[in-house]
Amino acid sequence: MSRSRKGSKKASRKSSASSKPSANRKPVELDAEQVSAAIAPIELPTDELERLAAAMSQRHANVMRVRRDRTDAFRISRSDADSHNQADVPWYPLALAIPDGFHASRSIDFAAGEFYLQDAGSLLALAAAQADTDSLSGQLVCDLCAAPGGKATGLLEAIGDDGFLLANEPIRSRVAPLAYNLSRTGSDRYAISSEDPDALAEKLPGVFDTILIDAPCSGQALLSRGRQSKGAVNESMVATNAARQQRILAAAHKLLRPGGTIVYSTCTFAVAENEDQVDWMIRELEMQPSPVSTLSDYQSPLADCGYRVWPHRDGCAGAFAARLTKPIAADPTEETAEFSEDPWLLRRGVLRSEQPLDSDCDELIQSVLGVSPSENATEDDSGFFRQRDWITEAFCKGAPEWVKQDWTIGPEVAHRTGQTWKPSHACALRQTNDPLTVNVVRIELNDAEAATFLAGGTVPTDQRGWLIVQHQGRPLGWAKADGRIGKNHLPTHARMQVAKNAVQEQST
Ligand SMILES: C[S@@+](CC[C@H](N)C(=O)[O-])C[C@H]1O[C@@H](n2cnc3c(N)ncnc32)[C@H](O)[C@@H]1O
Repeated sequence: MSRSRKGSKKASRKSSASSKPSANRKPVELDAEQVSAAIAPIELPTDELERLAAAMSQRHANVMRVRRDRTDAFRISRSDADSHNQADVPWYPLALAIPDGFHASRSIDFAAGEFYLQDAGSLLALAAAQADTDSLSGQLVCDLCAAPGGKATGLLEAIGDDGFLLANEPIRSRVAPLAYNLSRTGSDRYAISSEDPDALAEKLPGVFDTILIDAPCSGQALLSRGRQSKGAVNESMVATNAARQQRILAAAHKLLRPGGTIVYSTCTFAVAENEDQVDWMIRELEMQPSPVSTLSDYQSPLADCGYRVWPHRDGCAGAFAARLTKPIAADPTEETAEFSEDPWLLRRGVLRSEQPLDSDCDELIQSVLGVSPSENATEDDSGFFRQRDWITEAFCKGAPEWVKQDWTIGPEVAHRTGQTWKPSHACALRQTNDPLTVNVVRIELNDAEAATFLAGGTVPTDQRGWLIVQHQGRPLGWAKADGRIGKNHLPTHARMQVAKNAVQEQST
């Protein structure tokens, strides 16, 4: 990576193209009185209320949450992480402000999944989950309200090579972007579900070590992006959301193992949706506050284990996050799914199919990936392929037994268009040492060739068949080659016009 980190100014002072409001979404403005009512009973001096009102209608620049295995390339060091105050996003040191002039969202780095672009406020929840440390490594984690994956992708990176993530999103139409974003991490240690939290809690009681509930809320922090109307501060809107949040929290409590951790977050300012929910969990669910020492600067005035970042103080849209644990001595008769106690098989190796795959799909997987999905499973093989009508998934070895149930969705490995099976984009993006794709032929592109490929163009190659196209060793997608050129198989949603400055930055 040639680009260096430029100083350590706060995110709020940086400018970038992604900070521009979209043409058709105007920020919604509130006056100080309306803001005061929205945050009551938290009281702020009048001049601060005015600054808050002004900052709430101002769009803040996104930041880059850099993929954990790429922090070296972006020159983020552990010492940055240890000295929070020096970091661009002090509550989440593994994030960087977008350097001036760098068109982050239209760079090859972005296409290669090097970073996720998000509001710095949304990193408060990841900070409360300690996703910037090794605390989640090896854990079984659930993101209960996961789409589009801004936090699920951070959790997936934080669980490492021996944890597992269930990313749940009840709204079906939001599952595809979630799946795409998860695949961009290169990890295969996840499954997706699309369940109402109550229904999920019936299926997996007492299973998870950590659960993130980034709850649907009145979204007052989204006013600055024009993604909410003034109705976001109506009492009835807040009350409706608070009631829904309690239902979700009760389900999360059932899903959590004794001793496990709940991280609750919203992007709203209303106390009824934030600190009051923390009180309710302590009172009604007997949860215990679990303060996060690195977040003490952001302590809520109303909850010991609750934290707030504010638009006028912290240069972001604003957010709330809290961390609580479920006591180990909870009701001993409480139901716990029996498979939660199974030892995990955490080995990696060749995957096998439990049921024979469609013969064309089987052939594709054998010829492109060089593995034989339909051979009999051996004792050591816990990872497996599964075929649905149109897609074949490949779950990682060591995935919990319950991923085999039909309500889960696994990392996609191949899909059918008409009668023809093709390798899936998600499969190309797997880490280059992933046993599933380690045998695939790869071709390396220079900056200009990569930009052409990302825009949907062909690639020069004397190879034949399915190839993974790479830039600086990072997979970008599939091409199918005939010995002269490789035809582009990037899905439409993964195509982009690389900005000129982003290419030039790479080559300097
Ligand atoms: C604030 S967004 C989550 C954003 C996501 N965590 C991220 O960082 O990208 C809340 C999500 O909850 C989902 N949702 C809506 N109703 C829900 C419910 N009853 N239970 C769980 N999730 C729900 C929404 O569809 C939405 O995707």
